[in-house]
Amino acid sequence: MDAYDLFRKLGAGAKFDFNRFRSDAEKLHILKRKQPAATTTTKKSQKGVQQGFKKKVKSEDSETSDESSGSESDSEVEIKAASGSDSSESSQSSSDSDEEEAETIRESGPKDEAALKLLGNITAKDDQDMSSFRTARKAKKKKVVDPAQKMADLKQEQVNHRRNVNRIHAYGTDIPEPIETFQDLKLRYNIHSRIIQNIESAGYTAPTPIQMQAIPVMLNRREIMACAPTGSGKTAAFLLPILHHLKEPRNDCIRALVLSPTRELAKQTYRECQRLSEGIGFRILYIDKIGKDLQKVQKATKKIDIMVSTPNRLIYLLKQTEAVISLRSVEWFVVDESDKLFEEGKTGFRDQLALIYKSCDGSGLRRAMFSATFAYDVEEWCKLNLDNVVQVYVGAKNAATKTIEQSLLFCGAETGKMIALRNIIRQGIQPPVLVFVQSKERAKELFHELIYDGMNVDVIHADRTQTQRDNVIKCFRSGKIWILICTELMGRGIDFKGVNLVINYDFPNSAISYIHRIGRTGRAGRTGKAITFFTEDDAIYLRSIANVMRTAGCPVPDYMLKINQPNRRDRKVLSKGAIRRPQISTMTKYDQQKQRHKKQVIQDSRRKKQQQQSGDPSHLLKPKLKQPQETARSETSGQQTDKKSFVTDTNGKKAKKRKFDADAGKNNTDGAKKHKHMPESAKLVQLKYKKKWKEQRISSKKFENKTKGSKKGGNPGAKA
Ligand SMILES: Nc1ncnc2c1ncn2[C@@H]1O[C@H](COP(=O)(O)OP(=O)(O)OP(=O)(O)O)[C@@H](O)[C@H]1O
Repeated sequence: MDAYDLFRKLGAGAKFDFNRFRSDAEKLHILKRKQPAATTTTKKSQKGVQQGFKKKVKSEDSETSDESSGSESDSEVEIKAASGSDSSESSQSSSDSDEEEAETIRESGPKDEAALKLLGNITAKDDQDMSSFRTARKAKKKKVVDPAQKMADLKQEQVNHRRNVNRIHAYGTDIPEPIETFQDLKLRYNIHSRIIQNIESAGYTAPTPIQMQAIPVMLNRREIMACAPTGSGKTAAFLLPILHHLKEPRNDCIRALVLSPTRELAKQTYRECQRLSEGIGFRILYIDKIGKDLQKVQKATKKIDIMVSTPNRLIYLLKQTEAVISLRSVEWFVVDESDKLFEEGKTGFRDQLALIYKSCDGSGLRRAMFSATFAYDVEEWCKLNLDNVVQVYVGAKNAATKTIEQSLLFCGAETGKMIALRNIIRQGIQPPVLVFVQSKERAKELFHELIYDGMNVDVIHADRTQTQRDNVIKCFRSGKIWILICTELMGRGIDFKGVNLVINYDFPNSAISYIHRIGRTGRAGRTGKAITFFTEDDAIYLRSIANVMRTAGCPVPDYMLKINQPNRRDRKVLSKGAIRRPQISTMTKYDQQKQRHKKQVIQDSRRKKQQQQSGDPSHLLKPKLKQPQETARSETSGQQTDKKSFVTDTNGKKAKKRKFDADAGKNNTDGAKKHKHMPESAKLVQLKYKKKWKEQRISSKKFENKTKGSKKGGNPGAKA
C-alpha cells in the first residue's frame, strides 16, 4: 500500500476544502483532469461539503488536510447520496453532478475504485447496484399497515360520518363516540335498567343529536359545554348521566345541582328529573315557596340527592346565618341556559353564579354548561376554567330550529299591530298560541284588550304571584287557555307541548331573544309557525332577525339584509332600555279618562274605609290631592307596591317572602327583566336607523318596480 492508498483509506469520509487547499490539491494532481462542468455541482451539495469539511478541519492540523485531499471525490459522492435519500428533489438535481464525480473518479485511476467500494452500493457506473439501492429506498417508503390501526381508522371514519349526518361538532381531546340508540347506554355504560325503562316510557325512541354526543361525554365524567337548538332534548342529555353517576340515594347532602334562570324552568327540569328517575328513589328538591322549603331543607339537609333551583333562591339558602345547606358533596354542577346566567348586569346572574360555584368546593366536582344559544364569554370561561373541556355544538351556532316556519309582518305603526293580531285570530288559529310582548305593562294592556274580545286568553308576567303563575301554566298545558300573553320570562326553556304558533307582538331586541322565543314552538321534531310584527321603529333590529330567518331557510326580502347593523357604540346606547311604545289600547281617550276616574274613586273610598276602621284620623288632615297620585303610582308599578308592603307587612310568610326578594339581590324576579324605557340618546340612534331603513326600503321598492314592471306598490315588509 503506497502513501496515496494510505491517505485515501485514512481520509475516507473526511471532506476536503478545495478553496482553501487548492494549491495542495494541484500539487497532488487531484484536480488535473477535472472538467469545467464539475463546477456546476449544486450549490447545496458544495456548501454541504465545505461546511462539513470545515468542521473537521478545525480539529485537524494542516498535515492531515494534505492527506485527506486524496479523498475529495469520496466525500462529495457520499454527501450527495445522503442528500438523495433525504429528498427526491435534491437527488434529482444532484444526479448530473453524481455522474461528473463518477467520471472524475474513473479517470483518477484504479485506486479510486477502492474508494468507491467504501461507499457501498452507491455508484454511478454500477447499474445493478443503483437499481437495488432504489428498490431498497422504495421499500423503506412503503408503510407497513397494521390491521389493528386499519380497524381503528375505519371506526373513526364511521364515528365522523355519524357526527356529520347529525350535524354534531365536537371539539376536545379523546371525545367518546356518540351513541346510536338508548340501548347503547346499557351495553357500553351499563346504565341502570330502570332508567332505560323510564326513557322508553317517556316516549323517547331514539336519542336526539345532542343526547347522542353529550350523554357519553358526561358518562365519561368529562366536563362539557354544549349548544343545541331549542327543543332538542338538552334536559335529558344532562339528567341521564347524572342519574347514572349517582347510582342510588345516599345520605350525603346534595350530590347534583342544576341551576335554571327562571322558577318555571327549574320546576320543569325537576319534573323531568322525577320522570327519568322514577323507581330509583332519588330525593330531588326544587325550592318553590321559600318559607316552607326552608324548613324542608333544614329538616332533611342530608337527604337530598339532586337539587334544582334558580340562583337567587339558592343564594338565599346559602346566606342564612345558620348554614341550612351545604354544597360540599356536589359531584355534578349543571348550568342550564348558561349564556343567560353568564350575562353581565342586571339581567344576568354572574355574581350569584360565582358565589354558588365557590360553595361547591368538594373534590371531584364536574361542571356542565348547556344552552340553545352560544356566547363567546361562556366559551372563553369554559376553555379557561373547565378541566379538559369537551365542546359540543349541534347545527349552526345561534340558529333557529328548521322546523319552524318563520315570517315577518309589517304593521306600519303600533296601532296596526292590534289590527294584525285580530286579523290573524279571525282567519283562524290553532291553539295553543303564545304571544310575546316586551314588558309586563304591555302584557297587562294586551290582555285587557283581548279579554274584552271574549277570547280564551290569559297573561303571565313577573308581577303575578307564584300561585297565579303556576295556575296559568297548568291551564295552558291542559288546553283551558288558548292564547297566553307573556314576557321574556317565558322565553327560555319552557316546554309547552304542541304550541303551534308564536306571535312576537313586540319585536325582540336581539337575535338571541328571537331564537329562544320562537323556540317555544317546533319542539322535539314537531313543526310550528312564528310570526313577528314590526314597525318602522324596529328597523334597528331587523337585520339580525332577518339573518336568523335566512339561515333557517325562510324567505326574507334582500333589502332587509342590507340595512346597516348598529355599531358597537349604538348597541351600547340601545341596551339601556327598550323601545318606548304607545299604550296598547283601542279605547277612545274619553273612555280611558272615564275608566281611570272610576278606578280612582273606588280606591279612594276603599282607603278611607280602611282608615276609619283602624281609627286613623290622618285622612282628615292630609290634602285630598296627594292620595290619588300615590295610589296611581303603586298601581302601575308592582315593584313599588312590593317594597311598601315589605316595610309594613311584618307577619309570617309574606314578610319572609319579601325578605327573600330583598336578600336575593338585584334581580327582582328570576330572569325577568325589569322594564325600562329608552333614554333620549337611544331614541336618536333608533331614529337614525329608521331613516336608513326607509331609504333602503324605498330603493328596493323602486328596483322591484323597475324589474317587475307591472307589479306596482306592494308592501315589501308584509309577509316576508
Ligand atoms: N330522545 C327524545 N325523543 C323524543 N322526545 C324527546 C327526546 N328527548 C327529549 N324529548 C322531548 O323534547 C322536548 C324538548 O326537550 P327539552 O325541554 O329538554 O329541550 P331543550 O333542548 O332543553 O330546549 P330549550 O333550549 O328550549 O330549553 C320535551 O318535551 C322532551 O320531552
